[in-house]
Amino acid sequence: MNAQPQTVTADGRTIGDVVMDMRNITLRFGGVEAIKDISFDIREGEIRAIIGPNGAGKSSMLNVISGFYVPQEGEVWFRGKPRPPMKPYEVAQQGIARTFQNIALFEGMSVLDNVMCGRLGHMKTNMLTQALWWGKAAREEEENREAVERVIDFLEIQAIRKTPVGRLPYGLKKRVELARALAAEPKLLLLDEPMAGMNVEEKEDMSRFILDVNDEFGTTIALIEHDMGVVMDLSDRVVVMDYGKKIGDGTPHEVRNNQAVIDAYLGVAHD
Ligand SMILES: Nc1ncnc2c1ncn2[C@@H]1O[C@H](COP(=O)(O)OP(=O)(O)OP(=O)(O)O)[C@@H](O)[C@H]1O
Repeated sequence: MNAQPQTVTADGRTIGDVVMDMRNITLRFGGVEAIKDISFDIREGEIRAIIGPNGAGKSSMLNVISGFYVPQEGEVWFRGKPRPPMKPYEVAQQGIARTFQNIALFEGMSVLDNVMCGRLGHMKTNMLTQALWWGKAAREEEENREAVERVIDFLEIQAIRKTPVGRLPYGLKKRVELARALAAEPKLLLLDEPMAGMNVEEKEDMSRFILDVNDEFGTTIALIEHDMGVVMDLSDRVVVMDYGKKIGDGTPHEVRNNQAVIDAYLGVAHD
């Protein structure tokens, strides 16, 4: 692993070693180069944002981080080793969970059952072992229930635990999706536009929950977001993308004062 000195942030949080190292990543869809030779890292315990205007390549980058897309060039290093292409269940086994830009929940199922789905990767017993070792299966069931209840309490969604997700307003659906991802007890949590479509109050709630998750569980968080203002308050470090290129990388203060970033957001013409 790339040993780095631990950093203590202004608010007393500790940022550790590099967990994920994106090295010269290029991703193409046919003739479209969605990501052009981008390198950056994500460190243990930090909140790392990827921002940029429409079509900048943020979702593509999140999909490379999650292992869903394999880049044509470059390497993804995870915990000190180059990471080979993986199946979705292998991604989950590595402690990576994510939410989606367009909420991906089972609308007809209750909040509780949706959150329980986040535990699937932790369920080891099958019907045969349940029949043979009933005690083990019961213990596992209890552990899963406890983990789910912890998350439901933490995200303050007790009152809607039996409500079918389809009946919930948008902001709460986003919170349930976060709950399902957290139920997996991830080490690295990927959030795809967690505030998209939210009103100011919902955005404030979501920001608080993201900070609390990071604080309480030490979860490393990488998120992508359109809204520059929101992420500046949340993040330790920010990568800025525009037209598939990295145009900025640093603390919110550094990024905010970066001329290339200011130009991209103001829509200044490119050479
Ligand atoms: N599956 C795909 N097939 C072809 N082109 C794609 C695909 N996904 C993304 N692209 C293209 O890659 C570029 C980057 O898209 P991407 O969705 O990663 O950007 P983004 O920054 O997440 O945009 P937005 O903020 O609008 O969601 C765009 O030109 C887009 O049209």
